[in-house]
Amino acid sequence: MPLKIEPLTREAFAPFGDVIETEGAENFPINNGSTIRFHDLASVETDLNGRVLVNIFRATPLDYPLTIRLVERHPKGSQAFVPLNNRPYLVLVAPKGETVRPEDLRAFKANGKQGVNYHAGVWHHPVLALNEVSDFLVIDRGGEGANCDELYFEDQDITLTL
Ligand SMILES: NC(=O)N[C@@H](O)C(=O)O
Ligand code: NI
Repeated sequence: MPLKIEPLTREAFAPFGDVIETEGAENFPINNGSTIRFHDLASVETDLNGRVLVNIFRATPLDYPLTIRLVERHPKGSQAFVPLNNRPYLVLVAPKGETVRPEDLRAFKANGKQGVNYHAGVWHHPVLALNEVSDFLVIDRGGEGANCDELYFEDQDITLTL
């Protein structure tokens, strides 16, 4: 089953989390007018036993057409990816829940100026860089306890084609 790749927009991504971009964001001048603050772009979530981590992921592109074998979720916290090289990348998500059907999957192409923030429990494929090794600032939850559930698609022909 080939997945349709949609352009990433705040509205289309709303069931899965936040799009971190200046386009359409609330903003106001600060620092005596020398800076514009694009305000409150994403909801960073963590449980009481966790803390927020700031990381950099250096992602190597996978080979396409890509067969999708799994999605994962982080039940204890959100996870945000912000591209640092201004390069496009892919995002594959499915709604919260205990199961994921292939028809539940949504694929998006993010431009290099858009980050995403998966809300806690939202299923997603591990980061999908395109074309070149790409760095992402990643904000997620650290702390005690397992925080990465994986769900495998057995014998399902789910593919991402560029
Ligand atoms: N495992 C890990 O930290 N990375 C994944 O969560 C991911 O979404 O890429
Ligand atoms: Ni993740």
